Amino acid sequence: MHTEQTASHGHKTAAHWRIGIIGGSGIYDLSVLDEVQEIAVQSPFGAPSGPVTLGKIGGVEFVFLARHGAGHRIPPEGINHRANIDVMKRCGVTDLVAISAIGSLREELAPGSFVAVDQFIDRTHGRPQSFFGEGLVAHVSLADPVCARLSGLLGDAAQAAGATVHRGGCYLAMQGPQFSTRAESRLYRQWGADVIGMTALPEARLAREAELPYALIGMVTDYDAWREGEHVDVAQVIEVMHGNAATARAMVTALAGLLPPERSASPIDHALDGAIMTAPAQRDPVLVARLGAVAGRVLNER
Ligand SMILES: CSC[C@H]1O[C@H](OP(=O)(O)O)[C@H](O)[C@@H]1O
Ligand SMILES: Nc1ncnc2[nH]cnc12
Repeated sequence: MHTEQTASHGHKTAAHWRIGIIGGSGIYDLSVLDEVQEIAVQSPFGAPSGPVTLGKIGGVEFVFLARHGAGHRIPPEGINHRANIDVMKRCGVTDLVAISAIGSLREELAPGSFVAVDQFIDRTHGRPQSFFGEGLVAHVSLADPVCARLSGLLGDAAQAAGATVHRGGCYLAMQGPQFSTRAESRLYRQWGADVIGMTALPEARLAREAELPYALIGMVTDYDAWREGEHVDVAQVIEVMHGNAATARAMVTALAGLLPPERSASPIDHALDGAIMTAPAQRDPVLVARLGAVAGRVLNER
């Protein structure tokens, strides 16, 4: 079923989970969902990557979106992360799981293994980084960009699905779409990055602004370019990706079973408390209206 919907708010009220899943390369649907409904949700930030799929696993509600669109039509620099995150909020998502293909910058992070990423270095450019801007200025903390609770559960779920899971790791977000030069790849290792990809930023930044606890599980597909005589090869990436896709879906099923029956509040649910600098009288009403789903909790309070 495919319907048009202009969903409204997305403020968290009840103590139940509604898990958003952003699927990356190789994860274009979530066949493990029951009671599936596909809806096109409009966003004031433009077109999201595609319609979202609503569904359930064992009573837990999920909202799925393919980051690169159906058939992988959107390149990393073309993804409208603001619209994607805004749409997740409009669908009432409480917590956001991102799944990505990643290159490894460490010998011990072998292709086929999963990494529960907990830090980021940003080398992207020209991508809208914030929902806020002139007329409504806000600064949220990004010191710990990943929700430890959600990441821990996701790591447990990946392990239950049979994956080799590495807990913690720094993701270098490169611009792409070309893969790194050897010099870049070796530099990123010196910087302390563990894995590399092209999409998790600004996604993680925007999730924080939208008060969505965010966790990223990366599926290692290759060793990037730092090893002498080796380079990234899309054919290899696709082959490993296909091997990982079933495990990723099983991870989502396992996650549904591991979530505590009641969702207790997360500090990230209040990430915008005290973050807005612009005096109420100076706020741009157009921007305030656009931010209804993302920041309505703090913008509408008296
Ligand atoms: C297919 S390799 C490059 C491509 O895969 C990753 O995408 P995603 O994070 O959405 O899984 C990487 O960031 C690149 O966009
Ligand atoms: N080596 C790599 N660099 C950037 N993105 C990737 N996605 C998968 N492998 C990658």
